[in-house]
Amino acid sequence: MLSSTLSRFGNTARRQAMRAPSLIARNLATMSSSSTKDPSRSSIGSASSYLSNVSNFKIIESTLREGEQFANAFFTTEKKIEIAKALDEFGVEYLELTSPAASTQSYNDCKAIVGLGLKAKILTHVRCHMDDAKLAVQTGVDGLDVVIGTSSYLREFSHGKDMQYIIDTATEVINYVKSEGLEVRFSSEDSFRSDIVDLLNLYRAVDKLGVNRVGIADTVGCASPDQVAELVRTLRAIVSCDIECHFHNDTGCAIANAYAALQNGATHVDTSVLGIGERNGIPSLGGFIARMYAADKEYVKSKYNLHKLRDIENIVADAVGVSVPFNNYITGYCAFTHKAGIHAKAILNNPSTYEILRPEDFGMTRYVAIGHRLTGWNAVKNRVEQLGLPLTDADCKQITNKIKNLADIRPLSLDDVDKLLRKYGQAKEDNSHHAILENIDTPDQITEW
Ligand SMILES: CC(=O)SCCNC(=O)CCNC(=O)[C@H](O)C(C)(C)COP(=O)(O)OP(=O)(O)OC[C@H]1O[C@@H](n2cnc3c(N)ncnc32)[C@H](O)[C@@H]1OP(=O)(O)O
Ligand SMILES: O=C(O)CCC(=O)C(=O)O
Ligand SMILES: [Zn+2]
Repeated sequence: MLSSTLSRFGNTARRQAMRAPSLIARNLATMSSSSTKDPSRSSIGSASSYLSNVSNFKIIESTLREGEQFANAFFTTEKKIEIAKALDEFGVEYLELTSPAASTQSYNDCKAIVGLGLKAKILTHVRCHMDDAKLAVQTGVDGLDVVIGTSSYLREFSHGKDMQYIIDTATEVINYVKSEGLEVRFSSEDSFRSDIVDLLNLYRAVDKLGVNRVGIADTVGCASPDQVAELVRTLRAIVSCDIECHFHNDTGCAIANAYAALQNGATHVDTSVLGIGERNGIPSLGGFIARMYAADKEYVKSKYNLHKLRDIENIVADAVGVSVPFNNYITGYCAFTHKAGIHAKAILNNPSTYEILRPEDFGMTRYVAIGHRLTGWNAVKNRVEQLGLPLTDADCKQITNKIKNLADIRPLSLDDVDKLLRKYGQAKEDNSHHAILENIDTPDQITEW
């Protein structure tokens, strides 16, 4: 299908794009001969491919642009500055800000954030229009992320312009931004519902103008990782500039799509804290970091101050009036809680058995829950050891059975489990420990001790 599409585009493009799969084939050969000595790494797909940038990417953090499009978002200037500083400390390479054309305050906020002198480059996101571009340049930002819709939906129902108009205006805007010495990215909104020939023609034209990046945007969240892989691989063969990607999460693929894009030659990924954005948002910074850590832990640890993640999420959650989700990547309250007995035993022997992320690397701690009916004697024994009680394995097994019976009524708090263990330990001194277990029928009895 790609081949027939590209034949409409031209011979050079077809030859370039068709070269990409052979590069992948070559890498498959490399992969199969590479060793997978590190047991913490996945045994498939861990070798780097020729096109892959999973160990060489940049984050364009868009909480202060896409995130401001989240239904609940209202950021004061002070809050924007706090978020910008926190993200800068975390180490993101770029901050993307709302267009200064949006409102007077948006314009002033751009200038205020530029004035902070952060390490991260400051971008603002503008329509493909000279008025917006001129206003943006006045704010002193490092670069402009220029966008215009290319799908027939947006050409007909949003801006109403045809492809020739888009190319002409893009040329004017890009030449202007470059003449001001700023970085410029050109992106096609709704790329995955755009005509592939139109799209590639447009990207090739703006690449020739010398843009720093072209952008692919899955504006409605319709793309799957294989579609992303195909488009990015094709684009990689057509343009020489960097490739940024922006994925919405309407159908749950945003992070996987970002990963597929990097594997196939994209260089920059858009994120927002907690994934906030238009509708249900884009890849969350934390989720994207989790994915990339699993792919190349040392690279991610060397670039980003991972211990800052939780603070940043709390700042943003608080600012937009939401809670950090219980199952949030890395910082969700149960992200490092192990419950089932089988898991608990193995985790206590070696955390890598059931953890791909090391909680310590993110300033988080592991927790093994024991006061429930799925517990096992190894987990209980571990707690006994933590409390320094001189109990045997047989004791631990008996207590575990009691905990299970009680937890069939309701789960026990750790406090109650500890009370039970201590009381049993004391009773062992005068050999009355069996009676302790026999005399308890409900968790409430322990709570009342
Ligand atoms: C997919 C995305 O998230 S893209 C980024 C979205 N970001 C924003 O919209 C930023 C916040 N937006 C705003 O503050 C306002 O929409 C503004 C200031 C940009 C424009 O406001 P208004 O002039 O009142 O226009 P309105 O919002 O009703 O419509 C959008 C206008 O931009 C035009 N337009 C839409 N997309 C583009 C584009 N990418 N490039 C150029 N023009 C565009 C539309 O045709 C329409 O023009 P019209 O006034 O001739 O009808
Ligand atoms: O500028 C871009 O690449 C993305 C714009 C956007 O937010 C989107 O298309 O969803
Ligand atoms: Zn978006």
